Amino acid sequence: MNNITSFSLIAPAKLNLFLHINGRRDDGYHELETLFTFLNYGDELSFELSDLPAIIVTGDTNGIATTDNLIYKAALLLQTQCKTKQGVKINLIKRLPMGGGVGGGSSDAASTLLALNKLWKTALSLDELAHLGLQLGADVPVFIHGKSAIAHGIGEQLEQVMLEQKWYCVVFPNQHVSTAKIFTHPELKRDTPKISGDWQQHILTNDCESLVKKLCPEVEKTLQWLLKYAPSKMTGTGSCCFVEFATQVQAQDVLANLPHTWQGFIASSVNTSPAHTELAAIFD
Ligand SMILES: C[C@](O)(CO)[C@H](O)COP(=O)(O)OP(=O)(O)OC[C@H]1O[C@@H](n2ccc(N)nc2=O)[C@H](O)[C@@H]1O
Ligand SMILES: Nc1ncnc2c1ncn2[C@@H]1O[C@H](COP(=O)(O)OP(=O)(O)OP(=O)(O)O)[C@@H](O)[C@H]1O
Repeated sequence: MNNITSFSLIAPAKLNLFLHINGRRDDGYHELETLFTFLNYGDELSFELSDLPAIIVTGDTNGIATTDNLIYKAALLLQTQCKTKQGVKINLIKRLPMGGGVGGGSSDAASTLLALNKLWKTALSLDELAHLGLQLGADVPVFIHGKSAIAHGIGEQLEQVMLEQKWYCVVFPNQHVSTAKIFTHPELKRDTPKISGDWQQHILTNDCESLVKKLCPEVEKTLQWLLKYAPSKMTGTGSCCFVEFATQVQAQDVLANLPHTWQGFIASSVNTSPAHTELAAIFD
């Protein structure tokens, strides 16, 4: 039995390498097919066990009220579900742009659930944690399972895939896109047929891209600028855009030339979420 009472854990970024919208359900959520990969870059969360029941979140909370923070919500959900009497102090170092389509909030929530399940010894399975996490966001389950995957349903039905490792330059055009605004917009493309057969034989796009480009010209400019280097794509509902390379040097070259009005980072993709790799190194 471990007696670890404090540790740090990454909350990695995800990219949607494609995102097809197949329809809209009666509850407003959309049926999707999307390919998730994880990046070895993200927020950093540190956890300190407390014998008092309070959940305290500090650090780069960027004006989000504690009770609205997905980190706090995730901790409270697990504490309530498992009736644990212990609490925790959580500090956040935020690196992922908010409303950027790289899943920062969902990843923070998932890393919190994974970490506290160890710290509080609540011993839920990954399926149980993913089920809990789905209440916090459609993207939380993929971060809990931590394997690159094609997601179906609203993003929670996961089919694991093995992808070649690539390098990415991800650009945030300093625009925050509201996921809810895109998904409720009348002009969103919602009629892409489901993929039949081998997904690699299909044209793979992001169905949110044309609407986001129209609503947010800076995203269009970013995609155009990146095209000088490689085919460019948007992740999730934006606003981050990315280009893919075989080598770090190529990705670094794009970052070095990035206009000062935008922000960016480079990272390599991984088939297993770095949160899982780090957690295994601490607890196994
Ligand atoms: C677009 C993606 O980023 C792709 O990875 C995700 O599906 C969004 O996941 P998320 O941010 O965790 O989404 P949630 O917090 O659950 O939902 C935000 C809003 O997006 C809409 N939403 C989300 C997922 C989905 N499959 N259909 C939707 O219509 C819902 O109207 C909801 O109000
Ligand atoms: N810890 C958190 N980190 C980021 N956002 C949070 C957090 N807690 C709550 N939020 C809220 O969630 C919203 C979405 O944040 P997030 O950074 O996950 O967007 P995103 O990258 O576009 O997500 P996705 O790709 O899953 O749609 C933010 O605008 C913010 O109001």
